[in-house]
Amino acid sequence: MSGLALSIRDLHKTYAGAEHPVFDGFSLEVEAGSLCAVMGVSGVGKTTLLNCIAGLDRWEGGSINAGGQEVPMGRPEASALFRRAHVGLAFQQPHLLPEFTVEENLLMPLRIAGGPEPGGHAWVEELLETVGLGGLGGRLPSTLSGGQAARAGLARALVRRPGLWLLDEPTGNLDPETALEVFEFLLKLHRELRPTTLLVTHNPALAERCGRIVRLGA
Ligand SMILES: Nc1ncnc2c1ncn2[C@@H]1O[C@H](COP(=O)(O)OP(=O)(O)OP(=O)(O)O)[C@@H](O)[C@H]1O
Repeated sequence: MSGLALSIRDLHKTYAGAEHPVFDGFSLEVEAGSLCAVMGVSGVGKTTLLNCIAGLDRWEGGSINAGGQEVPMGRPEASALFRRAHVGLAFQQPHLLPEFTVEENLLMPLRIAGGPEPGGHAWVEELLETVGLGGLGGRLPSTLSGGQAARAGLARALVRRPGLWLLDEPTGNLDPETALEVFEFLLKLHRELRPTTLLVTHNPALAERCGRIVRLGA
């Protein structure tokens, strides 16, 4: 896997019925394979930015380009294909499927894409080892701690080796000690796989340890 360079040019985005735009000519260049913290006060547009990059939301003007490809906008099928090929998403809640084991949860994106590739099981095992969940693949999500579930969610977002890793406060609902522990695994995954990463966080200490901090609304 190699990270995709990200180029956002002159982005304009206003939600229907809103008085003010969320983005009014926002531009950002992100180097391939880098790790950027995205910070800013509540409501400034951090989640909206990730949603636009992932092709999950629409915008009125400007362009978003990942690895030389325009992110499709307003075309659900093209957006879904783009996400499947290039994007790994993780959120504050890991949203693991409760009736499937941890290993099955990680295999799911491969299955959706047409069945585990040769070596898929070994790759999932390797990812689980990387995030400190070696040997726990057979467990159900309900038996994991919050930190373990967060780590599984991060690993699942990388199982298809995406070039973009978009993380929306993945440690946001954890106590500070567990958040730090999960963040260390996040750094390890990033070091090993180098996806271009945007990490939304309200935690300045974690942000300082990223290669770069992008401050929205500043
Ligand atoms: N679907 C929507 N429809 C209308 N307005 C929206 C929608 N989603 C977000 N907004 C508004 O757009 C602005 C940006 O929201 P966004 O969720 O991107 O902010 P954020 O920086 O991620 O906030 P937080 O730190 O609280 O998660 C806010 O004013 C929000 O109320």
